[in-house]
Amino acid sequence: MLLRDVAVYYGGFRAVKDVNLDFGRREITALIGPSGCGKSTVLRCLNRMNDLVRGARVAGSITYHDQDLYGPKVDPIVVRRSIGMVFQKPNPFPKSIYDNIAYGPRVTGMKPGSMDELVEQALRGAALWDEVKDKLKQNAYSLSGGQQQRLCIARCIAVNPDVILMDEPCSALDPIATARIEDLMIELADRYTIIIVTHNMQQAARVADRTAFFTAEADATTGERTGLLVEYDRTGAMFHNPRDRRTEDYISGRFG
Ligand SMILES: Nc1ncnc2c1ncn2[C@@H]1O[C@H](COP(=O)(O)OP(=O)(O)OP(=O)(O)O)[C@@H](O)[C@H]1O
Repeated sequence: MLLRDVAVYYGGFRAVKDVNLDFGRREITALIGPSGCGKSTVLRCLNRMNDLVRGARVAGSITYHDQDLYGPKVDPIVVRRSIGMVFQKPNPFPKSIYDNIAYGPRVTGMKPGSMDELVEQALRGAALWDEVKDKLKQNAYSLSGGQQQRLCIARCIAVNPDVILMDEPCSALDPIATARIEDLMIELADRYTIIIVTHNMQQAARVADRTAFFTAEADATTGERTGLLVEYDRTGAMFHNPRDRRTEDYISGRFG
């Protein structure tokens, strides 16, 4: 997925500008930076989730499989199937564990050889099967927060996506549940492209192949704060040898 000179507006307010990124296939990319620099805004553009926000507008180009993601013939519902999203707070449906997974394949008209098998595969893929295999008919709300988040990941992979977007997926979880999700992300990157927004720099350092650092700067005349991409590199290089002073200040804790 390729972003060229992307800017995002909410009405007349430019939330983020100058975003040029080329996400690596089957890699994990972390978007980091201080609060309000536009990380979630950029993430939501990648599967046209911002279409659902009144007044939101994307300028520049986002190309996915050589196609303009915002082209007139592109159906955002189809986009969201191949570019899935996992949110900050686990948001399972108020249904059984089984039905949470089977829902997407059913509504999208997938014809799996066997739904039972598909459900098992998705739950195995999200490292949850062993914990839930004897209670598939139980309500998803009976699971712990970390299990619910893995269920949401299983629900996402059940419709066979290509890319998984994750918006601070561990921020509501304890360190043990966080570690499990991080391990899972690394496993999933064998099959999927993963883009994650995180506030946690250690998390970016642990899981991400590449990291994009954003910041927000105030316009000298209007005072309006707009996010921008400062630096994008392999995570090791970014953390050990940042090219931009603003990145260095942020990762060394001098700012943000
Ligand atoms: N729906 C919206 N309508 C109007 N402005 C918005 C909307 N969503 C975000 N913004 C604004 O866009 C800017 C970027 O917000 P965004 O949530 O993308 O930043 P972020 O880097 O993800 O922040 P955080 O780390 O706090 O989640 C902020 O100024 C925010 O107030």
